[in-house]
Amino acid sequence: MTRKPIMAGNWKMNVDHIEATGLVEKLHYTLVDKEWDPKKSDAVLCVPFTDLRTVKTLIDGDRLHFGLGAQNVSQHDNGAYTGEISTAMLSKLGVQYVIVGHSERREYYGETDEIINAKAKKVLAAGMTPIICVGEGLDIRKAGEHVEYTLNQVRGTLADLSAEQVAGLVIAYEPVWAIGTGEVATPDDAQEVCGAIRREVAALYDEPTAESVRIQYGGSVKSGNVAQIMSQPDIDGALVGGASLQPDEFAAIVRFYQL
Ligand SMILES: O=C(CO)COP(=O)(O)O
Repeated sequence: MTRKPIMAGNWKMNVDHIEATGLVEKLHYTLVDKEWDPKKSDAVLCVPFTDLRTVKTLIDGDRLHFGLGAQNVSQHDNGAYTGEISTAMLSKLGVQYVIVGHSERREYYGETDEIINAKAKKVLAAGMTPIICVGEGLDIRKAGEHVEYTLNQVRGTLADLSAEQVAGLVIAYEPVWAIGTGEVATPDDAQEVCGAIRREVAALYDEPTAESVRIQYGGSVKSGNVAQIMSQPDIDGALVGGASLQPDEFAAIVRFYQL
């Protein structure tokens, strides 16, 4: 079983829709220049809601090989939820991936495993792929409880999903202490948890499901450390924050196999 690497850029709350055009075009031309082979890796752009339409138009118009992703979604279908965006709205725009449960959503907006599980179910029901984020904070890591803590999040966020659904989704392991800090987990640290996540999926479901689910590492991924991280057996991609805003950097990350 070979899992196709998936490199996702999480722009977070950066880049307006005008700036998005320039960023996507620069990224595209850099990748063309460097002879990126889209068969070798998936590149996904998880952009702010207000950029989705613009980026989709660029992807369709210029036949760019980028997947389109959102960074959050409501767990409700429609109705009186002021300020929220539904899965139906996203799928109608051609969105393929939705990040759910990013640690920033957990920390600043009170998202629990139950809420994230509900969001993941809605994303799947709408025919899109959730990128489910898990990962421990520094205190948990220092206490040596990072594996069990993260697996608990995996169990909570995957609750009631079928083997078939889990086989097709993406789990992103993002240790909170490595996000935006420049402090990247060592390849061995990242592998320890990503390997444990895959074994947990095998225990909850079966071996084929565990072999199929794609597991990303996220946290200060750059062109200079991506190759080492990707050399680990259970790491199938990266969820990239800061470096995804720099076309040269993100292009290099997408082409990690040539570095
Ligand atoms: O949170 C992240 C991606 O979702 C990681 O962010 P950085 O790559 O900026 O550390």
